[in-house]
Amino acid sequence: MATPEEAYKRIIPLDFGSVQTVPDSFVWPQASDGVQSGDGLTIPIIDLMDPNAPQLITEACETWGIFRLKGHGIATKLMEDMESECERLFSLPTDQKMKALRSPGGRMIGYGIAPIQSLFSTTMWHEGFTIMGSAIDHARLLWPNDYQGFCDKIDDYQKQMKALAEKLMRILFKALNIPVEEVNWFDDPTNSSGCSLALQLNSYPPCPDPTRTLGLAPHTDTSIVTLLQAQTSGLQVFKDGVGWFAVQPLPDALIVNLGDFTRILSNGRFISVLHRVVVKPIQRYSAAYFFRPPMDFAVSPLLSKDLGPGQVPRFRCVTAKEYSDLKAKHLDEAFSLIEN
Ligand SMILES: C=C1C[C@]23C[C@@]1(O)CC[C@H]2[C@@]12CCC[C@@](C)(C(=O)O1)[C@H]2[C@@H]3C(=O)O
Ligand SMILES: O=C(O)CCC(=O)C(=O)O
Ligand SMILES: [Fe+2]
Repeated sequence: MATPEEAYKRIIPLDFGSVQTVPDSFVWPQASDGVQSGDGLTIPIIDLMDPNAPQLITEACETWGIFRLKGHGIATKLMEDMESECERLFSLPTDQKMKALRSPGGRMIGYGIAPIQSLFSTTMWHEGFTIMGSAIDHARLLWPNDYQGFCDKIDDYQKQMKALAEKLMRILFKALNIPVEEVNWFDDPTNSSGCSLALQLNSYPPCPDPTRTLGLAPHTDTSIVTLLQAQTSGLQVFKDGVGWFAVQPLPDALIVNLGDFTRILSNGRFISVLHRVVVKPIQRYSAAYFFRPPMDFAVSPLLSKDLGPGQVPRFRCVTAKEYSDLKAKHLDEAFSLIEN
């Protein structure tokens, strides 16, 4: 059992600027597992302005659980600003970033290692900054005299991402025969128990030996849908029968992946895609917006008015909180614990 000091140390990212080699505690033997070039296979590219977009999105959700989205309406300038803010934040000196460190045992907000790190004994080549709602409290600690610009951009970004996520959710719910009117948090998926929407800024520092370590270990997201902005490659998804498969980012496109709540709501029809991040000799940033229901929302395949002929619910009903707690303890096993 780790002492409180040891537990606390484990939430502090490595001072990556000071290392010349990959320390043993960062070595993931699976990091260099073959990545398929995928003869003829490619992650779908969908234009939201295309009249067939709902149909194409539905197919992508059934076959991949991930797609690249163009025509999403998020301004290029806002996406560029977000990349610059990531750079501004993560290039701060380590002791400055440490002022905004996530508090151990507290809410999962602020600077620190990936929350899933606690489930792995090997460390990930990653540092992150998690925002739920306003970033002001942590931004003030990072830039005491100059935090407003960061907060304004974060607010604008979250507002636009939320609107886009709601648009996508309407498409998914329609495909699943879930009446949106019955989901009373639809226009405001926050509740008194706190905000459940989250923006995660990820930094994968330049790595001296990229084949030996991983930026993020394989995981699925605890979301309905995650909207990801990344300018450079590094994200890989696992496809049954194929293996690890690289997702190439496209200029101006967002990467949309489904999370576990959509797998439950769709009774397993839509894929909650397993993904991981490999690192490079160059710096990489990404911003992931997690669209999640409020924690007291009951997630169940039975929200659908039509499961399909002969279909029975594969998962029991769970609140978003109950599932998130299971996931935080059991990661991939969480599904088997709610299977009927
Ligand atoms: C909203 C959330 C999803 C997340 C846990 C969190 O509370 C905040 C960070 C998110 C993140 C980002 C990196 C990968 C991930 C698995 C993790 O460790 O933290 C996801 C979490 C998730 O989807 O479960
Ligand atoms: O950085 C990436 O490409 C993916 C990040 C991710 O999977 C996450 O934040 O959950
Ligand atoms: Fe993820």
